[in-house]
Amino acid sequence: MAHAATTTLPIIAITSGEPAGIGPDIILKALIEQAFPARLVVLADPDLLLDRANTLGLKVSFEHVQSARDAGKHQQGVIQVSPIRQAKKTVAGVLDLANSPYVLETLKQAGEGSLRGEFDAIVTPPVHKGILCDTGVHFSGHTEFFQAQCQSPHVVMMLATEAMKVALVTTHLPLKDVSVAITEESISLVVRALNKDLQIKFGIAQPKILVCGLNPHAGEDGHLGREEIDTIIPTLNKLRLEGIDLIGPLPADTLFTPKYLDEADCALAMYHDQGLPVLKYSGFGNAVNITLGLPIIRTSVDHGTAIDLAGTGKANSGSLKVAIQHAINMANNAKKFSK
Ligand SMILES: NC(=O)C1=CN([C@@H]2O[C@H](COP(=O)(O)OP(=O)(O)OC[C@H]3O[C@@H](n4cnc5c(N)ncnc54)[C@H](O)[C@@H]3O)[C@@H](O)[C@H]2O)C=CC1
Ligand SMILES: NCC(=O)COP(=O)(O)O
Repeated sequence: MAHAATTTLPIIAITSGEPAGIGPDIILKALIEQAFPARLVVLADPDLLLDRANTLGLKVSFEHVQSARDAGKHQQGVIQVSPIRQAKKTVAGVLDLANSPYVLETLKQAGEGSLRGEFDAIVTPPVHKGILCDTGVHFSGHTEFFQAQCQSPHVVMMLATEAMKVALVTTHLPLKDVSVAITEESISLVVRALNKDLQIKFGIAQPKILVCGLNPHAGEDGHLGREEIDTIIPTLNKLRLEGIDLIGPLPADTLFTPKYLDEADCALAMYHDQGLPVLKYSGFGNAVNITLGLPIIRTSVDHGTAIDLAGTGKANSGSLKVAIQHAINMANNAKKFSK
């Protein structure tokens, strides 16, 4: 049972991620290496964590929590686990379709617990989207999973480092489908949600948002594509009338330079691989992925499952630490806001 003095600390659910990947490794490392001012509950198979700790030679102890409210303040090296069982014992580095339902169950329980108010935030280590899809479910990302679970009309994927924030108009979409997904409606929903959450969750009174064009040179006056002229520019002009501070559309290759970035709070890219490579080049391993527009708080790491590193001890837990700390900060801010 949590001590009375700790009950004001936020309760953060941490899912295990893909069990054959580095999720278990980075959870163990992060929770040994850093003391977090929160009650942390890991939704995972305790045997998976114990096996991985043994493989990595890490000293750690486990406490089972039946209810999130029973969790105490995190202590380094003590992992509080809400048990969810895998179908099969995991071999580090070897994906197994049989455990995909386990992965989905950890996400389902984390989301449901958050919607019920049992968790103040969710932090998700990486899942392997391919192995989840191989079970026949359509899984394109946590972002879309929690959007569906929360029945949120629109969400925004934003990755952030100390130096830069990059949000996306479209998320996990094949490149051939991006152009038709860039509409007045999609841009407007994303820009409004982004502007609002930069104000509420990040305390930026009047966010300044840089917007990328879709085409090379932002379309070169229509000679290299018309999406800017037909859709992006008129939509941004309407959004400006709502008082939102937007710059652009700018050619993406020059937008990501200090001249522009230094003057703005966030860059908005039209698609995944337009914005995220820049962000990852600037801070891979220390960035956080935040889903905006949900009624719950969800943060994640900036990397994938790194199957090649599972169980080797080489996985860096930096991004998970940043993701946990962001979740704690956002949960504390949300509590202040709701008073
Ligand atoms: N939040 C999530 O659930 C995410 C999941 N993924 C999934 O991860 C899987 C693998 O994706 P990849 O494109 O191969 O990216 P990846 O990030 O797993 O690996 C790219 C490279 O970075 C290295 N790396 C990744 N994380 C590291 C860490 N913490 N410490 C040290 N080195 C690290 C890997 O060893 C590899 O060389 C895919 O199925 C993808 O969908 C990818 C990104 C985010
Ligand atoms: N590249 C970031 C990414 O794919 C994260 O996706 P999600 O699982 O957080 O939706």
